[in-house]
Amino acid sequence: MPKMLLPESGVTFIAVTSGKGGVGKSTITINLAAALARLGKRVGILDADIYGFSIPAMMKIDQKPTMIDQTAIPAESHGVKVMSMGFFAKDNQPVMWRGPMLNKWIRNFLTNTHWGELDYLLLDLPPGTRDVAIDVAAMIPQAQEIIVTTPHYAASHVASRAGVMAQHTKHSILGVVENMAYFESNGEKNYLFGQGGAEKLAEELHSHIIAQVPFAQPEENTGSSVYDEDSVIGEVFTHLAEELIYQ
Ligand SMILES: Nc1ncnc2c1ncn2[C@@H]1O[C@H](COP(=O)(O)OP(=O)(O)OP(=O)(O)O)[C@@H](O)[C@H]1O
Repeated sequence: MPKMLLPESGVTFIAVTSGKGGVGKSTITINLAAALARLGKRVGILDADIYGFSIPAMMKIDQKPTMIDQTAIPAESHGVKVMSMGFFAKDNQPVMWRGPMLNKWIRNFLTNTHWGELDYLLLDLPPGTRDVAIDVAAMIPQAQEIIVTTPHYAASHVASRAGVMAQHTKHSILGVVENMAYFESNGEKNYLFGQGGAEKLAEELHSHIIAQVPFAQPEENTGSSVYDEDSVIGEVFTHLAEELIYQ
């Protein structure tokens, strides 16, 4: 078993998942990771969205992990160590492998990466309840899950399947993050995707909403999806990180 999975490693595993693609799962993962790092925690991200890896591009990571023998030294951005299939796929080619091969890669990422001492490892899972999610559930039963949805009823309805899956695999659910909750303009909140879907989802899962993230453009034109610490979204994630640390 990878050493970091032993209880004495002290690593808290948080799997970020969603029912549907495109609801902001990766955005939530990287901004929560950056906020935890700003608060002094040692944080890693395992981009386990093997089919749709996007973390390196979203964090503007250009360098690849350094390999020393069979061990990878993860890339680093915003104080967060990152491993992703994106570093190893040629020319952004889609990853076509299935089943046992994927399992092997995830295990490799956990075992053969020099993560150093970590307080948190965030896992960006593929949307839905496919094989990777099942593998991760089996491999890391102590992982807690954050379920990301938009307020739209259809998104939260699909997300409930991911949530039920978490319950089924005995992963505990930390809570629901409602992304793209509203768009604020001139002090007025506009609910572009409606309201209530995330509450309904939280209720169904006997959980609660742990953050509501509005629509916002990243501050500068850097192409990075990590929001500034003092932006509205940056503050939402600082609060969430504090809650997770001091809960
Ligand atoms: N709160 C937000 N405000 C503005 N744009 C957002 C917000 N959240 C996410 N986005 C944008 O929406 C798009 C989808 O987000 P993201 O890639 O995080 O979703 P995802 O659920 O991880 O998608 P996938 O399943 O394809 O990996 C991205 O372009 C991202 O920058």
